[in-house]
Amino acid sequence: MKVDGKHFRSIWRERDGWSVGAIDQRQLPHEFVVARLVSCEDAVVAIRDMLVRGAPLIGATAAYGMALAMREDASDAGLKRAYDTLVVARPTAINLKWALDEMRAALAPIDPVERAEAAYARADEIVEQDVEINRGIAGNGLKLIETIAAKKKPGETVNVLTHCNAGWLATVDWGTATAPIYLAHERGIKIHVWVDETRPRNQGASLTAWELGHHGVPHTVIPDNTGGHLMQHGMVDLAIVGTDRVAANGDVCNKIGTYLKALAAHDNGVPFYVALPSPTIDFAVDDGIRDIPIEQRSGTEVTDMTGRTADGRLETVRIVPEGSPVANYAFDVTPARLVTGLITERGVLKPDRASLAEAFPERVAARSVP
Ligand SMILES: CSC[C@H]1O[C@H](OP(=O)(O)O)[C@H](O)[C@@H]1O
Repeated sequence: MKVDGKHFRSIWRERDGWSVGAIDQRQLPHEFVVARLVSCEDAVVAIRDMLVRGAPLIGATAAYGMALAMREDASDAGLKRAYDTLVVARPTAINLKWALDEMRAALAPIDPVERAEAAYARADEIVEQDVEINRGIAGNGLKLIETIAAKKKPGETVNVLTHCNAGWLATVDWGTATAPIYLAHERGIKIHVWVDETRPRNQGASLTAWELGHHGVPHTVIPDNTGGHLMQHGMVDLAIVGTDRVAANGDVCNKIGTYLKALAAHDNGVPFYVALPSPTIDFAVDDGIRDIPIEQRSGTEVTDMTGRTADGRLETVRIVPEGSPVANYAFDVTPARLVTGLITERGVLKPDRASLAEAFPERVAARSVP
């Protein structure tokens, strides 16, 4: 999307034709830094250390990581090594494995001398497919926003709450949860976004607020615990969040705290939507709460905070007593019963197995391939 009028994507193949550019999201909102990935290991570190993050972007980065790996060693052993090191970079977003499976399917059958070129071509396709899918999510989600806007008095605003960052920074472009928001904004609908700061890494405060602000979308950053109060007082018309993995039964895995937002929405009759591209559906998982692996990250993400001092320096401070144990679960799973609908590129679906399978039969069939 736009950063002060200039169009950006979150990741791209550089003009040299082989290295990969990516916005270093660890530096936002304070500094806009572009990283250059030149090896498969760079891609592994970028995913693991969250230089790039967000399920679809993790997949895109892994796809280019595989292409970088094929430049290094296109043998069968090199292909296996690249797959095995990339696939464990982070455990929860299924898009990582989806993208690597797509790359392996394209590369394994062909002559190693052809693999590097074929890998970049397939990675480019995955990147462009993400953008097209998100445009589809935008159009399908827009209808929900338009329906709410039509019931408003002239000049009234549609208030959307979102959690974490499922914006263009979490994908290649447009985002998932934010895609309908950007499209509504561009169509002239008065829209405002309540942005959960999203402790402990503050993807909402640091990333969602940054991208909405630079695209000109009205928004307000709120502490994570505020959403329920706003819903009780009629200040939220709908919630739209992203997801890292949707189980076949419609359970939704997303950033920690999403489940609590869904409970508050259910209690207050606020529609709770989840936006996702079809690669985020994992038909191999029948029960999300039981089966989706929840990443636990370093406790320093909880004990420490980084910010800009009054004189412009970036500093990290500790906010938890030395010696206090810390738990840092990065995701939780919202049961399908709390989800109003799944906004996909093929429409807004009920969060259940039959609806997912009917909309994406090719992905159910893929599950049966070992
Ligand atoms: C469109 S996927 C966005 C999804 O990914 C985020 O997790 P992380 O920042 O740890 O990669 C969060 O769960 C977002 O909803």
